[in-house]
Amino acid sequence: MYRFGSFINGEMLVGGGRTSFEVHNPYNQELIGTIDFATLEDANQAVEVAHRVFHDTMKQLPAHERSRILRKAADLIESDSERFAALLSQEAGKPIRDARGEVGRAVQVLRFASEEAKNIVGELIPLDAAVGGENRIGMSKKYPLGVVLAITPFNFPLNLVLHKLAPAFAAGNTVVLKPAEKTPLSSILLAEIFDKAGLPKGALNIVMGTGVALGEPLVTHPLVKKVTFTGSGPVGFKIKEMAGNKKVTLELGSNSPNIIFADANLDLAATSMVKGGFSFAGQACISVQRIYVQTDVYQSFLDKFIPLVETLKVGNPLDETTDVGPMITQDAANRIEAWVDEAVKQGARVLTGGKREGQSYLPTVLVDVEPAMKVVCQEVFAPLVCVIPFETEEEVIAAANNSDYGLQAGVFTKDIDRAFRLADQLETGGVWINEISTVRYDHIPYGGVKQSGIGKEGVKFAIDDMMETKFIGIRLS
Ligand SMILES: NC(=O)c1ccc[n+]([C@@H]2O[C@H](COP(=O)([O-])OP(=O)(O)OC[C@H]3O[C@@H](n4cnc5c(N)ncnc54)[C@H](O)[C@@H]3O)[C@@H](O)[C@H]2O)c1
Ligand SMILES: O=C[C@H](O)CS(=O)(=O)O
Repeated sequence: MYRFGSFINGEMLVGGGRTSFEVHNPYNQELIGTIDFATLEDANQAVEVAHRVFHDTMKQLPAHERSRILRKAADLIESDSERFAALLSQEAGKPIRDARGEVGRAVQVLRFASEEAKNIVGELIPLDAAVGGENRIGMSKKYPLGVVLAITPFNFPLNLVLHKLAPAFAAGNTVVLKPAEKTPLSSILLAEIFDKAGLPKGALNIVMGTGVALGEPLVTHPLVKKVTFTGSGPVGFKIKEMAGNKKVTLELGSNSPNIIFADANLDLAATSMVKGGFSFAGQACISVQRIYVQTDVYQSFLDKFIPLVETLKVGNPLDETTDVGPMITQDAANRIEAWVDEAVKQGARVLTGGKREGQSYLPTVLVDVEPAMKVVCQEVFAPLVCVIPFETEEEVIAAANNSDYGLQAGVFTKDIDRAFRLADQLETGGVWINEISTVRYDHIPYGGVKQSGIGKEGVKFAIDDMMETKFIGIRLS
């Protein structure tokens, strides 16, 4: 059992009349930790410390030292990876094999950031390209911003936190992190890791609490220079409104389309869709949600897909053989149950699943759905996919783009010309060919369009968004 609090200027703030919050394992409700929430004074102190440490220490730290700290943090997590995986599995209800995958990715994110820290380059600008610019030298140079506020979701409590911390430190910024209150414990382990890796005290400050209580004071704090948020759309756009003229990155949700043409490798498509639709109970922003299948192969696809879905084992996330764990909360399980019931009343058919087992929802496949049903047009964020037939390329592009969201898409076809036509026309931040929307490597440019977000992550791209470019010019005599 853990008892923790906010982590500010290298100190853990526990007790002192602070409100406590219990963290339970979503599978069996076992109590796994207690977190003391930050007060408003704690939150302000976190920003002030981060501001001071930025000016006194962090912005002076040479690139090779920032790189060394990040590399060391990667090594430390790697050597303690089983402890991280077990904690992720317990606090998020993530199947242990997926939790190990998340830890492995987190190590890579730190290693990418370690390399990028040494490769932050400006440009020489040919000033004589402008009339009158002769006899001058121009260059651009990048500078860290100062205090970065990172607000993160419950579903990847280690890797998505590191997608903010690692680029911020690579760039020479300091951070105030407000992790999801449902999964705060892995952030505390991270604080230990960065401390051991030699990150200056006060460069990472973690503020525990709800977004409702702490969101506004943190986001509007005048010393915060950038807000980087991953989470749901309504919260993200509210943060953007509150942030005024601060820089903002928003990584939000989606209802990812995946398109299977008649010429596709159907076995590959079916096995990939199972992984992409049901891993971590569909609680990923790029989870496969809408599967469009060309009519000629619609039935053959279902004949391959449904038996594979039915082999998935729902159960205890700590069990090595579990494929699908629980939903994060009872409310989340109730919500998806209500959406499926509503879709069925409106004419949808359940081919498999459609039932609750405690806080788990069985892997579910719906057909005969309509574009206006919640299970199609909203983000399900649950182990549920809709399989939808289509006839022509034009029709499926229009259907896939008929969404408020646009994060990633998948297209399965052997026709390279068509693959590029789709890549050009799908309104998403990323398109995979012969791969599902759910795949993300941590160095790719990643981030959505429309209601799926603003800006890009992926270590190098996040670093860029966490720096200011300054022009420096010299007039030669
Ligand atoms: N695009 C991506 O990279 C990505 C990655 C993971 C999750 N997500 C999205 O996140 C959502 C699921 O995560 P969640 O349920 O934790 O999201 P959420 O929006 O409920 O919470 C995310 C974070 O925002 C905080 N928050 C809540 N209200 C706030 C407010 N008013 N001001 C400031 N902060 C506030 C929460 O405490 C939490 O730390 C899904 O929509 C999913 O698609 C997106
Ligand atoms: O939930 C959405 C995440 O961005 C998925 S991943 O952790 O980046 O793969």
